[in-house]
Amino acid sequence: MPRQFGHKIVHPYSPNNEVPQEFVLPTWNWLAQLADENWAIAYDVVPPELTRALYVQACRLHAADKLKRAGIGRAADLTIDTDIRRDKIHWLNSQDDVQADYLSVMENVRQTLNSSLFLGLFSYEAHYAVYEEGGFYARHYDAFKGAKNRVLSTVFYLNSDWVEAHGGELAIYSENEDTAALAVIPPEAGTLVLFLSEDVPHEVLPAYADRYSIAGWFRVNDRLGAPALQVVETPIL
Ligand SMILES: O=C(O)CCC(=O)C(=O)O
Ligand SMILES: [Fe+2]
Repeated sequence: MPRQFGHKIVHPYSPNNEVPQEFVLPTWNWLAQLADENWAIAYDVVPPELTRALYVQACRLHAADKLKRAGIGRAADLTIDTDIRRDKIHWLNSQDDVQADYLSVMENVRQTLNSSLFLGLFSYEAHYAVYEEGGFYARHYDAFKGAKNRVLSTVFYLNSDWVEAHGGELAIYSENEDTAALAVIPPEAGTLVLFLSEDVPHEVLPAYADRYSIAGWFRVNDRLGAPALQVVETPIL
C-alpha cells in the first residue's frame, strides 16, 4: 500500500517508489545500499515500543525546556547561526534507561557495520533534536573531508503523526551541486537514515510542526585510520 507521501521518496529498493508498510526491508538491504550509495534507509532497526518511549521522552524534555539552541562547530568554535540551523538539542546519556536502550541498539548497529563493512567505528554520540515551526537546517556535510572524525551519521525519526503538510523532510543530495535531491525522506517514526558524514550533503526542509529526531554520529578511534567502505560476500545479519 502506498504511503500518503511516498511519491516524494526516491528509493532504489522499493518498487514504484513505495515504501513498504511492514518493515520488510531486511538488514542486508540497508547495508548493501549504504555500501553502494553511501547512504541508506532502514525501517526495522529500532523496536516500535522503544520508538514510542523515545518520542514521549523527547516531548517531555522539550515541554520542560531541556532542549537548547544548537550551534555549528564544536567547543570554542561553536557559533549559533540561525540562518543555517534552527533546532534545539539535548545530548543522550546512558544514565537514563530509555536513552540507554537506544544507545544499545546503536551499539548493535556499530558492530553490524564493523563486521559487515569493516568501517572500524569506535564510538557513538547522539542527541535529541526538535525543529519547531519554521525550523530547518540548510544543506551541509556533517564532517570536513579527510577529518575522519565523524564517519557515519544516523538520524532516527520519532513523530508518529507526521503528515505531508508538516514538511520537515530530510533531503539527501549527491556531491554534485547541480543535481536535484536523491531522496526526500519524511521524518516519520521508525525511519532510520544512515549516511557517510564526509560524503553526503543533506538538508532539513522547513518544518511546520514540532519535529522530533535523534541525530547521532559514529566516530573512529584513529582519525587517520578509517578504511573505505567494503562489502563482504556473505553479509552478517
Ligand atoms: O534531522 C535530520 O533529518 C538531519 C539533521 C542533521 O542533518 C544534523 O543534525 O546534522
Ligand atoms: Fe547533518
